[in-house]
Amino acid sequence: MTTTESFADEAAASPNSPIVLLEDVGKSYGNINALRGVSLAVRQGEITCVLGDNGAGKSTLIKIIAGLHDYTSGRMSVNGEERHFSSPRESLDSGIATVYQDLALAPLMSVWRNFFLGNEITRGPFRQLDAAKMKRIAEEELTKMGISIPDLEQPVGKLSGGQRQCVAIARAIHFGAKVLILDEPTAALGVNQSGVVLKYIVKARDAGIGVIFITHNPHHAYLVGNHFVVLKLGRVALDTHRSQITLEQLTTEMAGGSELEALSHELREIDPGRVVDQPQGRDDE
Ligand SMILES: Nc1ncnc2c1ncn2[C@@H]1O[C@H](COP(=O)(O)OP(=O)(O)OP(=O)(O)O)[C@@H](O)[C@H]1O
Repeated sequence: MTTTESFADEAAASPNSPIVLLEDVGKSYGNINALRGVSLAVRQGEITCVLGDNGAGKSTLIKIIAGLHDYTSGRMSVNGEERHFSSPRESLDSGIATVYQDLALAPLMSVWRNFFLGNEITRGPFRQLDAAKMKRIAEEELTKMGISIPDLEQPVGKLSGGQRQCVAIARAIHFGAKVLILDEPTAALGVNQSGVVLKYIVKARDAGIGVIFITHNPHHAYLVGNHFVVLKLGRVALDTHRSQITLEQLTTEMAGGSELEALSHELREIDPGRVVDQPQGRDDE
């Protein structure tokens, strides 16, 4: 993709037109260019995985879409309309929900209270909390997603990290998210819990949501993703669909790809006796 026009034309030509479209977006913090010329199309019913190493610009990208930062060049549109969000509320009101790794849940409050945090149901002229209704709806919604939490009265802080992510995903779906941004949802989890969260990411996709899955982990991305975007030093290094890439290629791309090869070559020149592509731990034998 070379020009903004061709990216937008191609995005619009697809039968499933993008709900969020970034064209040639840049973001600078003073003289640091955190993002340069980033184009990205997020479609409903697809999982778009954004991968990249530390400092690649992933957080900056989600902060722009989530309304925490404005971009400094290019164009972002939501449902075809150009947008510059000035607050997270504006992003949310446009149907974009963001679930951060350090979830904005109140750990001492019950699961059902957290489910409705900021969207409480009230009744009567004095707007009393309708606890029974909220509990019932929270239970129904979690069950619909296949999330089993036996006691919704327990503090959310007592749930496992995976369960907390799932509650946050179910909450976003219930409150009508059309786009769900997940910021490294599996980064702090073990294999089993990651599997549970990945399953709900697929359920969100199957509910018609456009999911943006931010991750360092190409294995997690490949298990669920339809579309892969790799950021490197603030630029898009790769933008491809699942049918066009294998897990091995994605892993190599994430591991540094050509940079690793160049490094391996340099190391050979410094230390010709060392076979750098031997498995670790074998070279001292
Ligand atoms: N508020 C800020 N002020 C100045 N520079 C920033 C700011 N936020 C990010 N940066 C810089 O922008 C670049 C991209 O950072 P960003 O946090 O978006 O990357 P990332 O891919 O999310 O990395 P990580 O996985 O480590 O969070 C980095 O060079 C970072 O130092």
